[in-house]
Amino acid sequence: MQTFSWQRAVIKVGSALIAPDGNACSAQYLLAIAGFITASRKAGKEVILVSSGSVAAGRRSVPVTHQATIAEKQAMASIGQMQMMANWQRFFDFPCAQVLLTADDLRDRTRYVNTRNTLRELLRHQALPVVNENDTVAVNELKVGDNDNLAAFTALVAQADTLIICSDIDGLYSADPRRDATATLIPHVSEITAATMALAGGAGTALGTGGMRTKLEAASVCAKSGIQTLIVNGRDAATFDALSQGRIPGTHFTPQQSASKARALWLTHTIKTRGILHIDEGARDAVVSRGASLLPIGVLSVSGHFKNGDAVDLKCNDTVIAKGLALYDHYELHKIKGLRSVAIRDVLGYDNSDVVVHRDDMVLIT
Ligand SMILES: Nc1ncnc2c1ncn2[C@@H]1O[C@H](COP(=O)(O)OP(=O)(O)O)[C@@H](O)[C@H]1O
Ligand SMILES: N[C@@H](CCC(=O)OP(=O)(O)O)C(=O)O
Repeated sequence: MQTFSWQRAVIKVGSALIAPDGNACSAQYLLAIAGFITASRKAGKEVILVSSGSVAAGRRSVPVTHQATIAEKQAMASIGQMQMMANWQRFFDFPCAQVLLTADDLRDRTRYVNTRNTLRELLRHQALPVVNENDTVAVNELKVGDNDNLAAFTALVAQADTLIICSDIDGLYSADPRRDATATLIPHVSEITAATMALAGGAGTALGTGGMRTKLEAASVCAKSGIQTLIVNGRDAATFDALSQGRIPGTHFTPQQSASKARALWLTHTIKTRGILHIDEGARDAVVSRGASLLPIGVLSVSGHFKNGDAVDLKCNDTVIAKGLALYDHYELHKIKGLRSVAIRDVLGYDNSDVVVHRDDMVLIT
């Protein structure tokens, strides 16, 4: 069996595991998954859960004999989401935090940054973020549409290094094993090509949304961003014993480049800077030599008009030393420059963050 290592993972759990009888929440498969999450956190790793199952869980309370309408499904999701969250919470003695996202939260820069900050803060407070699509408000054009792709986007927003998709099947097979008895498990995929996509069939049960196709789409999004993906069988408790020991019991998709390299390339080449933070020499040394985030106290002056989440240059003595994403807009920065972080709240009335540019969102210009 192949081995792997990770530090921050998004774990996606599909409806087939949450509601295996197609109706209401069950603990049957979640116990082993929850045990793995708890053990991983104890080992100092960080976990974000993406959980499906709200529609399946709410189905009993909105009985229909016909194919459910969108409004009926939204009512099921609304009722089922509470049950799904409660179902998870009973396995943990730390708080589960509900995070409901729509496609717009990931497309819109400000909402993307806010989502990322919230996830970061939840992890910092040892909560377990439990993400689902906000089915109640998201009609088709606002939807990511399936939780495999939602999990991939969550991994990007959260800057995870690993996506683990727990399904009702051992991994990617050479064909849908429900239709082809000769199909064999593919343990490793180094590149997702059109030929790989062609192996994927639709969902295995009426509850599943995208089948293997959306799982491959998710793995492809992650691979391009330097995130490894695993597809594993969440019905088999042995899966989580193997994962705890750093072994891969299903299919492993290798990232095309390291996450930090992918992010550095994205920051360096894709994002246009909208302003400049002129910083003092102490801040420059902290950023360059100590790998620190930029604090407001090191900011001397601010130029340009930019929003929270826009890229800015960090300049010291007329030399650009780094580029990064600002956690405050230019207007806020004019007010908090030169201040200690504890004073941000007094001046602005709130604080998004103790730092002005987080280390994870910064690339040094050498
Ligand atoms: N090439 C393939 N390899 C493995 N499973 C496949 C493949 N093509 C289609 N599938 C189907 O995908 C299903 C898993 O997806 P889905 O039903 O959407 O589950 P989930 O709720 O976990 O997202 C499997 O049960 C299987 O029937
Ligand atoms: N947001 C929906 C899940 C959609 C979905 O992708 O389901 P699945 O294919 O089981 O992961 C719900 O909570 O029911």
